[in-house]
Amino acid sequence: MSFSSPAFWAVIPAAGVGARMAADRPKQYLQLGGRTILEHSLGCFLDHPGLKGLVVSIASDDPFWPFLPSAADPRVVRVDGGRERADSVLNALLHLHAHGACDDDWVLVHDAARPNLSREDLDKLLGELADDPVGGLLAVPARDTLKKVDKQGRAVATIDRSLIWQAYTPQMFRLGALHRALADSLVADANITDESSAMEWAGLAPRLIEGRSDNIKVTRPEDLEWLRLRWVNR
Ligand SMILES: Nc1ccn([C@@H]2O[C@H](COP(=O)(O)OP(=O)(O)OP(=O)(O)O)[C@@H](O)[C@H]2O)c(=O)n1
Ligand SMILES: C[C@](O)(CO)[C@H](O)COP(=O)(O)O
Repeated sequence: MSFSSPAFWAVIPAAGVGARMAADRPKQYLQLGGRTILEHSLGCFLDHPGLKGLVVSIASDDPFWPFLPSAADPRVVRVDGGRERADSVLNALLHLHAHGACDDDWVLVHDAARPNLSREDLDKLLGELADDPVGGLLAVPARDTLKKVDKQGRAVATIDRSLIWQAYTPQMFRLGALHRALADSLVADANITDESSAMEWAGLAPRLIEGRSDNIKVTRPEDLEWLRLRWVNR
């Protein structure tokens, strides 16, 4: 199958503290196969010929970023992160708008903590959404039986999983529409955990593109243990 691939900007929110990982540094700076998680997450974009530029949101007091090889890449710009992930993404979009990017440009937002994005999935997302009026995201259908529980943690129902998917990144939208949706939904104090939820809040219906389930977000220590085992066996 061949896809036409549009040019795009990449935004990498990397200003989280990794509280659930509970490591000695933010999880994006932990090692995986001789490089930091963040370098892996940036790499898939920096290797792509369609990349116009990459904005990475970094906490203002972050001492690690300047020592990463990608910090010296002329295509990479650092902006300050914000309080929540959505604020960090918004800062990056503000930068793009202020530096000549157009409303119609595609922006791909990808978690710093997702180091296992494949080129195949990136091209699939770009190709399948190139002509989409809204945009969309990589996602995977729910694999296991899903339970609704009561406050005591006891199962009270089994949920129909046929319409349940897990949202992954990258998430791909037009710069102008995403900027408006994120800014307005934050002002309205909506619960925005990804770019798609901001677009949904704005009344739009992003398309889900099925990706590989191993494009996991490193959230807890066992996620990194699992990825390290995979890296050893590559
Ligand atoms: N204020 C924030 C919070 C999160 N992120 C980024 O958003 C991505 C996904 O967030 P998550 O897994 O929740 O990361 P953390 O916030 O670091 O983790 P935790 O919630 O466990 O503290 C990460 O790449 C993280 O660096 C960000 O840029 N700015
Ligand atoms: C954006 C995201 O990775 C989609 O799954 C996720 O929502 C961000 O992390 P969090 O754990 O929800 O804070």
